[in-house]
Amino acid sequence: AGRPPAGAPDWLVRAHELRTELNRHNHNYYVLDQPSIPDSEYDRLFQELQALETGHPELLTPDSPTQRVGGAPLPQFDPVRHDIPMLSLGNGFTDEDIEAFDKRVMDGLETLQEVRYAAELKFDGLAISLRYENGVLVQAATRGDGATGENVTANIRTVRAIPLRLHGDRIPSVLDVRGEVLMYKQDFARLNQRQRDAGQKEFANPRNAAAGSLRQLDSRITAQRTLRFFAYGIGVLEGMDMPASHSALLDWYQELGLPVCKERAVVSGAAGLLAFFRGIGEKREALPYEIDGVVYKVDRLDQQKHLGFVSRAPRFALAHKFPAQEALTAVQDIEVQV
Ligand SMILES: CC(C)(C)c1nc(N2CCN(c3ncccn3)CC2)c2cc(C(N)=O)c(N)nc2n1
Repeated sequence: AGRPPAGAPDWLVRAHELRTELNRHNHNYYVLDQPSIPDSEYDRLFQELQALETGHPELLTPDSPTQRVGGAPLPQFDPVRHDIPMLSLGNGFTDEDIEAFDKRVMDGLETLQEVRYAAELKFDGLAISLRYENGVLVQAATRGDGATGENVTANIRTVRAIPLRLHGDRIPSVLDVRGEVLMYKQDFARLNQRQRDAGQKEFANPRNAAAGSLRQLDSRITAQRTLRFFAYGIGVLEGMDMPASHSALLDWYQELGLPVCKERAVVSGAAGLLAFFRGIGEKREALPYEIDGVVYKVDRLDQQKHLGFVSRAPRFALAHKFPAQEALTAVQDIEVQV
């Protein structure tokens, strides 16, 4: 991947080695949650690569980890049309809603057999689309109204959980990855502490903090916010066949080095959906990020196609939301103005 030709000068070889090693450490730390190097060592390698690139600007490749520090502020965000629209999701709240969803799906498929669903978390962040060409990240856009979003490529490059180049040998010519950018609860608490210390406005919740960080025109500010990403959908795919199911798609995404949440399962029928929902409900408080429910998707893609969409929302998918938590208004100890 971007390997220097035989007989290349040794600084070119060294730059490639550094890029590959730094991207691997990024992947281990931000995608696998398994740091493979002390931060001080990572910084040393990073600075060596930065020095090489400063001396040889032609070395600056789009997948270089030095591209993650953010550049000069943009005047505005350009619009990006999604070649394949980013849809919306129907909601369900009660067990009956879920049973009705399963029944509609079985009727739509004209089957008496239990349907297999891919069940996953509903992250409370913001939806984006990442375009990779020959495995290199070339563009990132927010969902916007589903048809047109904002070009946030410069900001997305600073998100260390998002690979600048895909791994492995099953890389398509064009791939649109859909997923959610979010902020972990701990990183949110640290950010608000920094905001308070700097006498700046705090964010109301991790979702607003993620959205605010991604809608920054100055990507150097975005680079200081620890944003995460989980992939959960696909738009354009060229140069390869679409995987046969949603669960196979996510397995393939993991091979490519994209972050996929491990809290997912393939379950059967309404009973399987409800069991998954209850299981996640018990884990919810302990999760490192906020979720506002789970999402069910008919797993087989041929069955998804057969079911199609109704007014932009797929018939094959449903979000099952948790009851809204009454606003936990912590009683702030009122500062006595002396
Ligand atoms: C690919 C499909 C359409 C089935 C789909 N669409 C989603 N969303 C659509 C509505 N979205 C939306 N956003 C803003 C305004 C209206 N709708 C936000 C993304 C999904 C969101 C999540 C999540 N949050 O974790 C998820 N695990 N899977 C999704 N899958």
